[in-house]
Amino acid sequence: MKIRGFEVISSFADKNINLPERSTEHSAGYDIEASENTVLKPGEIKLIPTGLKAYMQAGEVLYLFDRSSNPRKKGLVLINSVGVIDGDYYNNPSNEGAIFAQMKNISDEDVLVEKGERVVQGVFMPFLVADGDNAQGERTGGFGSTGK
Ligand SMILES: O=c1ccn([C@H]2C[C@H](O)[C@@H](COP(=O)(O)OP(=O)(O)OP(=O)(O)O)O2)c(=O)[nH]1
Ligand SMILES: [Mg+2]
Repeated sequence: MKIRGFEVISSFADKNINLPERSTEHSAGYDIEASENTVLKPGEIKLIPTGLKAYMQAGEVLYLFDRSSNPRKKGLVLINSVGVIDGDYYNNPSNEGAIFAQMKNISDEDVLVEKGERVVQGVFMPFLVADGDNAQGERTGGFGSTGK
């Protein structure tokens, strides 16, 4: 039975994508790798593909957090602070639920992110809804897809 987890996006099926793992017994975060080489110029913001999608239960969310080593070791930050991966993003009709890490190069040199390099960590969590909430509708994509 599937409860929550990661799968490889179909367009990356033959690209040797590693499913995320926690690096120690009590780590909260699943380390997520870049799925292709990406170069960021100084100051540049890019969506780094992971080749992954994530499924989860209703009432759950996957948060993408930066790795604490990124700013000083790589000159990179997760520029949207925390990525919110909604449960209904999975298998959405526009991009299958492809997860991206939105990174900014804060150094004054080009930064190469290599395929297989761990860029962010994903933490599954439950979330709460407010009284009177009757949200409906289905997600069709990400990155501004709701038009709001
Ligand atoms: O770092 C991120 C943040 C978001 N997403 C995907 C998954 C998420 O479910 C979707 C929408 O994210 P969010 O709601 O944060 O963005 P938005 O600008 O509000 O876009 P939308 O109108 O599509 O909700 O984009 C990522 O892949 N990486
Ligand atoms: Mg949104």
